[in-house]
Amino acid sequence: MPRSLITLIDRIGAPDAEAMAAAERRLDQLTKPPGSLGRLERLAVQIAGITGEVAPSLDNKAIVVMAGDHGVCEEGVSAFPAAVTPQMVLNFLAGGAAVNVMARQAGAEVVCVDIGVNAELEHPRLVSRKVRRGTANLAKGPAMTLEEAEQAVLIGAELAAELAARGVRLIGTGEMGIGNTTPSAALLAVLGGVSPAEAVGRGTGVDDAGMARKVSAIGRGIAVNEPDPNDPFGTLAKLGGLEIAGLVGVILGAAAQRCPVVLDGFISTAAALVAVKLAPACKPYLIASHLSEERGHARLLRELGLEPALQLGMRLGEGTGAALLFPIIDASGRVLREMATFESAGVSRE
Ligand SMILES: Cc1cc2ncn([C@H]3O[C@H](COP(=O)(O)O)[C@@H](O)[C@H]3O)c2cc1C
Ligand SMILES: O=C(O)c1cccnc1
Repeated sequence: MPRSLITLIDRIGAPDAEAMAAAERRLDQLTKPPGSLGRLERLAVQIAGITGEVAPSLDNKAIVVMAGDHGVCEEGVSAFPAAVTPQMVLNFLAGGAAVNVMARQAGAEVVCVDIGVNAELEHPRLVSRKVRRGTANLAKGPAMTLEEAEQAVLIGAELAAELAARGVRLIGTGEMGIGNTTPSAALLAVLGGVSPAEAVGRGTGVDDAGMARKVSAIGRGIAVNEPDPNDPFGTLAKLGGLEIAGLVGVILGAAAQRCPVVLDGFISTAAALVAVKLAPACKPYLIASHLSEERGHARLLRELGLEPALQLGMRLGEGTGAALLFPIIDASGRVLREMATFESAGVSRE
């Protein structure tokens, strides 16, 4: 692993056990049967541990949408043309994509990053951090060089630090990249020890022949690249994507800033698998928003030991599931801050 990543990972601290215990004590004094707010209570305790504050208000929120293209698209692995990636970036910047709608409802900003789109894009709100114009075809050789993968991870980590520096306290992961369910499945196959046939799903809606092309591309990619499951960084470079590497950086960088990270669907969770393999210490900072319909997602979450909060039959990505969980996370903080205690409300416990 590059030295720059070791430095980054070394900055990730352990959750604050005292703040967690204080949040638990407070929850048990509130006017409700103990534990009756279920997952909300566990979220509140987790966020106390992450931030070191018993009931922080996380008003300033962002969804980071990392965008990149994929050489593996030439294998016919997506139901849509690669041209959709830059077109959707413009849609994010115009505020018209699904993630924009959900982020507006949640009071979150959408930060759109060109980390590897195969087009020249310019826009005042676009964060332009292009490492290269799309990855190479992973079925034929490494998707990226080790240097490019390192650069992409560091871009994500720096962005998380920049967001934290301007007061953002909750970060959701999002992505756009036609073809990116294939590298995500490849990462699951190698790092999760799953066969390519079990790791792939329909993505944007490929038919059975498209699924077979995904399995074949991943199989050839593993044969030609010979990724080492014990080398998550090398595997990321060989089989990943620029936006996936960028999200690995966002996750590690947010954890280093004691900022909770809300994961979206299949692609975001594949990035989380790489991040946790690189730095097990980032795991307590992760919140799984939803269970995607994409087939490998349940397997990825199980591998990470994460329980998704929502199950809405969604399979879109972009950060939509993460944005939908934001209001629920807000509710968990409000419970701690605003609910009366048995004592203050004069409600008896026995
Ligand atoms: C219009 C449109 C908007 C999207 N927003 C997210 N994705 C999602 O679909 C892509 C992954 O699926 P596959 O691997 O099958 O290409 C990614 O861009 C993902 O973010 C979209 C896909 C399309 C077509
Ligand atoms: O779960 C996801 O993130 C997903 C699933 C299908 C297509 N794009 C994204």
